[in-house]
Amino acid sequence: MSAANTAKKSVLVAVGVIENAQGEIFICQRNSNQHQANKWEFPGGKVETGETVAQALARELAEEVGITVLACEPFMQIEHDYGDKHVTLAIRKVTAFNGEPSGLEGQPSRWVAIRELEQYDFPEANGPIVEKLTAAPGA
Ligand SMILES: Nc1nc2c([nH]c(=O)n2[C@@H]2O[C@H](COP(=O)(O)OP(=O)(O)OP(=O)(O)O)[C@@H](O)[C@H]2O)c(=O)[nH]1
Ligand SMILES: [Mg+2]
Repeated sequence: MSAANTAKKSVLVAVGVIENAQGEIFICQRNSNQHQANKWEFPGGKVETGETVAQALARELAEEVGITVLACEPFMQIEHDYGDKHVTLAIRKVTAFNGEPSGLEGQPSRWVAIRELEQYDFPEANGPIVEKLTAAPGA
């Protein structure tokens, strides 16, 4: 294979920053046999063939935390190379939803005040997300 073809394929991931009326953010803990095991994350998952990011986000948040997304807005996009895996995180702020999120796959989960997010161990790629949330007015 030529050098030009050796670039790793990036996995596109739809990620939801779910915010409640108190300005808290909903986070989940990854399980011990997943990539980035035991780290805390913003719920979401891989975009499947034929899906838009918004469709993937709605499906993943229904499956993983049991909410119906009513409104979301672009938040940021992050490219990160873990060495074993290259990911593109397409992050949306979920501003309106139906239901109360919980860890439907048995994963620990909780609402956290923005200023407390820094106390959690997130995957390396998530650094800029936590920084942007923390820097926003009202955080
Ligand atoms: N959901 C989510 N994934 C993240 C975050 N940060 C981050 O680096 N990732 C990476 O994105 C990749 C895909 O996410 P995922 O494992 O949730 O995908 P999925 O729900 O489709 O899972 P599956 O493979 O168990 O079916 C993983 O390699 C994960 O480590 C994050 O905040 N949330
Ligand atoms: Mg997932």
